[in-house]
Amino acid sequence: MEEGSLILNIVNSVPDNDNKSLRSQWKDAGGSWKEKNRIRRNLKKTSWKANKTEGSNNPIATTSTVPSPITKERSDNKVKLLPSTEVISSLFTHNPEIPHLPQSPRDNSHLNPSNAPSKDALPFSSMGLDDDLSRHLEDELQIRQPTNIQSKAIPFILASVNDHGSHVDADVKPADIIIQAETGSGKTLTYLLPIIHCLLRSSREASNLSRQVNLTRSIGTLAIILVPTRELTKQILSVIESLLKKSSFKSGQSHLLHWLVPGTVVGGENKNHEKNRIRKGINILVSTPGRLLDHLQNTKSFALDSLRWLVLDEADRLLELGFEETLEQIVKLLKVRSENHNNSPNPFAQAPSWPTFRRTILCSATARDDIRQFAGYTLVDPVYINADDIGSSDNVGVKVEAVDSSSDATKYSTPKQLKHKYVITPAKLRLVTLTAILKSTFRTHHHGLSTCRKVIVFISCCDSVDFHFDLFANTNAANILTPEDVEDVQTTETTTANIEQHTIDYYKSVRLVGSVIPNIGLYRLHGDLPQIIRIKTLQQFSEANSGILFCTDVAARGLDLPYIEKIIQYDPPLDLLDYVHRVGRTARLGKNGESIIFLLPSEIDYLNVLSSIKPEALQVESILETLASSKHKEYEVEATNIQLDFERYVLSDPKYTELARMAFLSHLRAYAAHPSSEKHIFHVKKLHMGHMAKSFALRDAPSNIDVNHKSMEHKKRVGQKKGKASGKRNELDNKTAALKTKRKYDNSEFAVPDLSNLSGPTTKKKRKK
Ligand SMILES: Nc1ncnc2c1ncn2[C@@H]1O[C@H](COP(=O)(O)OP(=O)(O)OP(=O)(O)O)[C@@H](O)[C@H]1O
Repeated sequence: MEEGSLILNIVNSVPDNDNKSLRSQWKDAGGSWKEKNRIRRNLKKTSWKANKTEGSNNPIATTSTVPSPITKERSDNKVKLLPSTEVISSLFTHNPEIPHLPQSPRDNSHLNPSNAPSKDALPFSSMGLDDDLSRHLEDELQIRQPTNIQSKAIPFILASVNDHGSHVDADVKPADIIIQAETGSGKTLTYLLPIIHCLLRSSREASNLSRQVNLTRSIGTLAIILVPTRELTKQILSVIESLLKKSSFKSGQSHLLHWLVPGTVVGGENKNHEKNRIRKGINILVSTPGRLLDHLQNTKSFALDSLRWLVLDEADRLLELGFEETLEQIVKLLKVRSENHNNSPNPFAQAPSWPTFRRTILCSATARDDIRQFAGYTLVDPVYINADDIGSSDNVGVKVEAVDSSSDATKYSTPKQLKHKYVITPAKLRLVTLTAILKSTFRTHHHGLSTCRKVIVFISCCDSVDFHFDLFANTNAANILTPEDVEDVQTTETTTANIEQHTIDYYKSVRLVGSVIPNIGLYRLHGDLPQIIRIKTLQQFSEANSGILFCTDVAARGLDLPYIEKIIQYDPPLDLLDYVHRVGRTARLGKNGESIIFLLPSEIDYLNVLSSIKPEALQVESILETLASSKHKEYEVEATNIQLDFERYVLSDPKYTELARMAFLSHLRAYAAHPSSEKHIFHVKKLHMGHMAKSFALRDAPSNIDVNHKSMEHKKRVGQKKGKASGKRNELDNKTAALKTKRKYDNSEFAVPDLSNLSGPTTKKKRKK
């Protein structure tokens, strides 16, 4: 018997009739892996008996014996050899028990979508919006009925801007506004429509008052919209551009808007080009905080004396550690800069609709407790508006507290029609369970039985996103990065010289198609990719009919991508707020959607954290059963084959092994970054390293995984060469930065503790000590 073949240690290995009762016992054994394994051991004994007596009739010998490039290399001590020529792959053995959990799904079947446009609401034209603007919304953009938050907030904001509003109590003069409403409920239009309305009205009034009035972009910046990610700046810019399209505006009136220039300034772009554009005038500016602060400090020609709007979209994210200080500085500098530049004539000075002071709007689907604190030092007489309540009072604290934003129901509210599910998966089965979900999702789609088109898989760190993207694209496939898959990338800040070719190609690929999930485009997005790739990825994924996006939390906030039917949280989020935003990429504007979160058996207490969400349990076996291609095949065979294919791919080239190892290590570092309040659930010491390695298609126990410092150094260098702004992965290795801050600007990668903390109790090194 040769060393180069594998045999599967699975129930299927037993002749059908002999083991019917044992097999059904195995299936009925509920969630207990211990119980299943006891039955499996009995089955195995019978199997060996059967093997002896029936010889080659054993189905294993025909169905599961596969040549393995692994075993030759690994046959010394890594692969357990049977008395026969074959090797056991232990995917289904020694898994921890899954506790039986009572089902408490929230029944949302009777609930109407909570973020859909409301048929009963007054149309936009009755809200006091400019006629041209409401006509443009209806005729050009097909936006007819407002959502709840739009119905409540738009009239309120309009009324607070101009004197003739009837929606505000005469005694109340609200200035700043906090808007909270579910994901996908149209918050962007909620703040943009009043701004555009105001500019349109003021332009009209100014030109009616004086025919000589000269409206040009050089008036400077009138509105600033701050967002946490680069992707969001582009998305919001395109909404502004669609609102400013002149086709629906009355003939002869288009000049009222044509002078308005919207634009973005974001990290990763050329600063000098931005300076030039700012000097010429960007009237509605969308920006990330770091780059805005930079221009406020260093761009002298930044004209801000006519600034009337400051919007903080995804405000609670902007207030997180790392952004908060920048925001404080921005607010201070805006005050100073607008006072210093008040000598240029304002053509709107006489227009009744022109606001007399600057207004700040905070906007988010979730409300952090420290919004109140921020409101205290930044906002003036703020009013809190959510889709259910409108509150107002003179005292900042009282006003926000009056709406009870601290209750879980308010803080973590998600669209009512969204179905939340979870699956408790032993570490060894994570990868095949993910594969099974993806396969079944797109299989039904191809038979026309499902409307499911796109899936987003959230993963905790860049390296792991890269690894999974590569793994699903190339396992079992011959299409390892052909030139056609590679975008022609030329950016000023991405120096690719001297970098190994594979790494270059690797960073350039936008969409790949593999054979694991056949015919479905695979995409990835994280903060460490060159900016051009990030933009192209979103563009292509947005336009595609189907696809899978592997991403970090850089895609969790605000992105409005069409036809996302399923969100998979392969790694749990660091914060429940992130959970809300991740799942919010589906079930938008009244559409249906589903989310599945993966948990390890050791993480079961996380269900307490999710108590206000009440997710429904999925059984891992039920998911894996979808892998069985026919009634006669057991899913364990299929699952094991898939796992072996992944493992073979990873071992087929040191580059891929290295990718898997990097992913594994970064995953552990990200895992270690869970907050202390969740350490009893997510602690690296609770992880079984060998099992975890399996979920990265690695056969080595972690003690055998050499932390290859050379290769990490190489990665660091690559990051540095990729440009100062985008090479944020380096920060993950910076211990000081890691301990100081959880996240960085424009990058939702987690800066996590240093590797020395990571050896789990199961590693051999640790045991020796
Ligand atoms: N009244 C409406 N009718 C139809 N479509 C609308 C309406 N309002 C907004 N939309 C569309 O709904 C989508 C979601 O809007 P938007 O991105 O503003 O949601 P959001 O509340 O900001 O979500 P998130 O909290 O995730 O950022 C967008 O495509 C937008 O064009």
